[in-house]
Amino acid sequence: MEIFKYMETYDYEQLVFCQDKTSGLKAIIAIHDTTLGPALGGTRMWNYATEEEAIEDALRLAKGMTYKNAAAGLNLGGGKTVIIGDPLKDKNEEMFRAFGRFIQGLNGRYITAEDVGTTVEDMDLIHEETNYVTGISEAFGSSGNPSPVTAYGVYVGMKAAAKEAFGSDSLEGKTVAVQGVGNVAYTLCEFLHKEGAKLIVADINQASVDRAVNAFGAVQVSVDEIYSQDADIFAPCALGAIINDNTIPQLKAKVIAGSANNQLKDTKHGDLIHEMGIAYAPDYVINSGGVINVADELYGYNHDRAMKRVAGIYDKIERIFEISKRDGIPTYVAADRLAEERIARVGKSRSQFLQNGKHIISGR
Ligand SMILES: NC(=O)c1ccc[n+]([C@@H]2O[C@H](COP(=O)([O-])OP(=O)(O)OC[C@H]3O[C@@H](n4cnc5c(N)ncnc54)[C@H](O)[C@@H]3O)[C@@H](O)[C@H]2O)c1
Ligand SMILES: CC(C)C[C@H](N)C(=O)O
Repeated sequence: MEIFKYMETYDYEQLVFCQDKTSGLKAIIAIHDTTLGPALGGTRMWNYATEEEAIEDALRLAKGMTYKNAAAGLNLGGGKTVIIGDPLKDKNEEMFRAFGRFIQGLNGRYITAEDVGTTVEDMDLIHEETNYVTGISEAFGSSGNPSPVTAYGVYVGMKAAAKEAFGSDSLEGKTVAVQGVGNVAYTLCEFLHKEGAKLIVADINQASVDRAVNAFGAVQVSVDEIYSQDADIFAPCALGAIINDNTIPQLKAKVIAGSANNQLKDTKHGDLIHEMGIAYAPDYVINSGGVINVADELYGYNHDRAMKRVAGIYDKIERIFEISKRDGIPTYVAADRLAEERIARVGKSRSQFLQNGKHIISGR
């Protein structure tokens, strides 16, 4: 991968490599765009096969956060971190504290939170070294674990997508195939079960599957079989790039609505599912509940205020379907337009000079 060429193509600002021998920390912080404000995005810990794969993931996820934060109406830019390692084996206190010091070194350009493989406890360790972290323990006045709030956002967004596809937003009696039943998807299943939906689940971790089977009477299928299920809705809630050349021909669901980031392997896959008439709720819009919730901490966390905003994901998904139909474009393009237009508008208004902090000539 030619890193600078890639960064230039998608206009990334910064890529930071963090190494700490004592703790084994190998982290990559990607900052995509800070037009709207500091880059906020979670930290993913994953056992990447190669360094290149890790860099690519950090970059793709950071860009996704720029669009997610912009479309959510937040005054935040986009960034993301990946830590290379097995979250079940390789974590230690020093690792997250060392990482916290690297974040502190960025002086507020990047603010972190949870993502796949990291927890509130990890964020608390980062918080020992820096204030530029959200989703820490509620005892600190923080919003805590973002996953249940993300799940609520996905649930209301799924209802809006169901309304588009089936004419009603009721999920009672609908069959939902859920890929990955981790932190977000477990709570999502809880909402769906309560409304009377039937659940089919798959996960590489058998304990996660068992939990959903026992709690919600979900039916287990293998990870390869999840795409081809006779389901009304496919909910990708694991990792990215799962809507691709191999999986699209298997899909029977009329709706795709799930929490995973970067669901489309490529934009052509978004075009393809649009042509097939599948109602796709763009990933970074439907899964923005978590970031909306943690971002509220920047104003002094208020749960009711945050949840009201998260409930607005329903209207946003409806609006995206409206734009998609009006302009004859796939929903992922409609979402990108919303985000890009906001970044352009706010960026332009910011071009009016305003003196902040020290006067420009005060250092003389
Ligand atoms: N946690 C949040 O608040 C939040 C917010 C926005 C987006 N997301 C995104 O939602 C997704 C899930 O996040 P999470 O926090 O629930 O993570 P998680 O690690 O708790 O859950 C992911 C689950 O997917 C499973 N999995 C991994 N590969 C799989 C595969 N090939 N097939 C089936 N299952 C597989 C894992 O075993 C795990 O149970 C991620 O893409 C994440 O980036 C999370
Ligand atoms: C809670 C957020 C800051 C990060 C979350 N993992 C996301 O992708 O949106």
